[in-house]
Amino acid sequence: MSFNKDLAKSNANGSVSLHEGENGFPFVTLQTAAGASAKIYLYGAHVATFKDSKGRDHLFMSSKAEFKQGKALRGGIPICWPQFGPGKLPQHGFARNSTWQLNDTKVEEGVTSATFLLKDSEETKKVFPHSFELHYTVELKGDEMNTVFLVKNCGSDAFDWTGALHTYFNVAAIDSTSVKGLKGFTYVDKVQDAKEFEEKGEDIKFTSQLDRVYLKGASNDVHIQDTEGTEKVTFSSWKDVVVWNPWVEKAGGMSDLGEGEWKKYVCVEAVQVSDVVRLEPQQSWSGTYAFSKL
Ligand SMILES: O=P(O)(O)OC[C@H]1O[C@@H](O)[C@H](O)[C@@H](O)[C@@H]1O
Repeated sequence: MSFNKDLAKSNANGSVSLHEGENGFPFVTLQTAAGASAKIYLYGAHVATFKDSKGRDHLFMSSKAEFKQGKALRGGIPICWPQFGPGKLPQHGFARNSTWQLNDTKVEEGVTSATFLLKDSEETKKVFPHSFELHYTVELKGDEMNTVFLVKNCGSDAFDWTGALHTYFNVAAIDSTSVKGLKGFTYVDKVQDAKEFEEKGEDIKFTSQLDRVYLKGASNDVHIQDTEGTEKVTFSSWKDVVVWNPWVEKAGGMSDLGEGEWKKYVCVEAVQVSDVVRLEPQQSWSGTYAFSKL
């Protein structure tokens, strides 16, 4: 994989630089003059780290993440598309296991960003016979990470998709973490036979495996509070929020997660699954998802 070197930039506002990483997996580094930074692999357009100007690392990355074609990276922000969860395609679709192109970069006052592009290929057509473009922009705006995810139908037939930005947030300890902002929303509980319940509490707490799809929950800001502070997560267009931690038993079966690392993260995901998105020819859908410390 060779980068378009013209997309590397550096000026008084920050920089975008291009590197070779583990097993030759290329990655992009965004850096702001104030000291925030991010590392994003072309494989999966996978954001692996986001550090703010105070040096706080917002994202969890597994110490055993496998840099191997066909395998999703564990941690950071995997992109699930065109299918969220299990179904006709492999779990969570193919976007997280595909190599994207770096398509555009910006280093300006107030924003340093990179845009990644994935288009249909012979490979994707075997499992998803449609013409599409995915444009994914990752922006550092001060101490906030903002993402813009755009899906375009470039073909002559309509297609349907579901998807997610499956973010793994660092927490000091999962058993003293609360997720707030989802009171009153209906959720599908994947650890209770996908039965539906209404969230009654202000705080979602973790005492065992928790795997829930909060339906239309993305209409609220969600806060993740641990002993070290609060992460604020905001959404537009994305409808649903998945909250997930595997806890000890399920984590034991995940070969790409280090010993005890399940205690160090919670996934709070921007998801589109309760309503399948149908895109007619030439139609687009876009959603934003952002997070920062309060
Ligand atoms: O191991 P994967 O394929 O990355 O999936 C991780 C988890 O992703 C979550 O979004 C699902 O709700 C969980 O059920 C699933 O276990």
